[in-house]
Amino acid sequence: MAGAGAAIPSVKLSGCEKAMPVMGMGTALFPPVGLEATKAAVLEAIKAGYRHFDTAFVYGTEQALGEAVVEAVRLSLVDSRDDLFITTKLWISFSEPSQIVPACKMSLQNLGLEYVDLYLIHYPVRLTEMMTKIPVPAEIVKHLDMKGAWEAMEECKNLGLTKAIGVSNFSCKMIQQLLSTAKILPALNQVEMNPLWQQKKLRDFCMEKGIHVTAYSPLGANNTMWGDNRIVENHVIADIAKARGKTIAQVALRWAYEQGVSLACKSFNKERMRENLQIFDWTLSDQDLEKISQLPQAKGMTLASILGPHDIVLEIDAEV
Ligand SMILES: NC(=O)C1=CN([C@@H]2O[C@H](COP(=O)(O)OP(=O)(O)OC[C@H]3O[C@@H](n4cnc5c(N)ncnc54)[C@H](OP(=O)(O)O)[C@@H]3O)[C@@H](O)[C@H]2O)C=CC1
Ligand SMILES: O=C[C@H](O)[C@@H](O)[C@@H](O)[C@H](O)C(=O)O
Repeated sequence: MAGAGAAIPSVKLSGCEKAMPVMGMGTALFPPVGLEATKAAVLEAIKAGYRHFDTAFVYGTEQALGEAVVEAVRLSLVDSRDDLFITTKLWISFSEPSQIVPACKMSLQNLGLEYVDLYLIHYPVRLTEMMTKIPVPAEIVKHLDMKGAWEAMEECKNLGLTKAIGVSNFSCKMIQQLLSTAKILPALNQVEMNPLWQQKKLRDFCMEKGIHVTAYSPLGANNTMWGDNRIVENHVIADIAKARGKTIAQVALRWAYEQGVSLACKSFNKERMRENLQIFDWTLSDQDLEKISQLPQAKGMTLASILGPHDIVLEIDAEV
């Protein structure tokens, strides 16, 4: 018997047969909570109805996610691995073109899977070495060879290592550059997006090109090392939530969903992961949307906060 999944809508991505559930469970957390706790959280999420999981080589959660998938099949929470949509990402220390197919295979090995549903270039930048400390030395930060990197991503898809390929943290200009040589259209661009960083320009651009957008940190990465509590303590969103009988998180997530994007939202808490799925059977009013559209905008996460304020990094951060 397959698990009783909540009614989560799905979206069709360019070049991808399997539909992607619009709500994905994120698995980025620092400090890490360990293999067993991550596995338990993923299993709990599957029980709650999540069928889309977002990981990355750099998160260190690929193995736990893969083991949870095996366990979910064993427990008949899902019929097979094919019932799940799994995304992972190419880390920037492996983004030199010749490293990309091996990096994808390494992620598959970590996951214990034959294929992922979606493989993303994590950031539009390259490091010549592994990242052993934050910030990294300036001399290891290089521009991404966009043409070569995308050809290698296309090779990952052609080899059947991934069903679809896409990008993350790409600006309009970077996508334009990628499209000038791409044979396969990126299925999506995963970017920071929430009521305080709405990404209107990028969303319009991607939509025009047929590239789906996934919103990461839709709650502003509340209570993480890379985010803050600006969303969960926002008075405008709190007032809307109160009037609607919803939580602040639900209003923020519903807002993103109503903009036509999918979401990667992380909660390893049993109640909150369920709360975050209760956003599909009600709507925000035009007045709510108008109030949210007026909120002051500020990007939460910068690449400089991870890699350091190097020229190439600041150039990337300045683009939207
Ligand atoms: N491509 C990229 O560069 C990036 C991708 N991502 C992906 O997106 C996912 C989500 O983004 P993330 O940055 O984690 O941030 P989110 O905006 O999803 O916030 C996660 C934080 O909010 C808390 N939280 C979750 N639900 C609620 C709720 N209902 N009320 C109050 N607090 C809540 C979580 O804690 P708790 O677990 O205790 O509930 C956690 O601390 C990541 O896990 C990752 O998979 C994220 C950043 C960058
Ligand atoms: O060390 C770097 C960090 O892992 C960072 O790049 C990611 O965790 C990022 O916030 C994400 O969630 O995708």
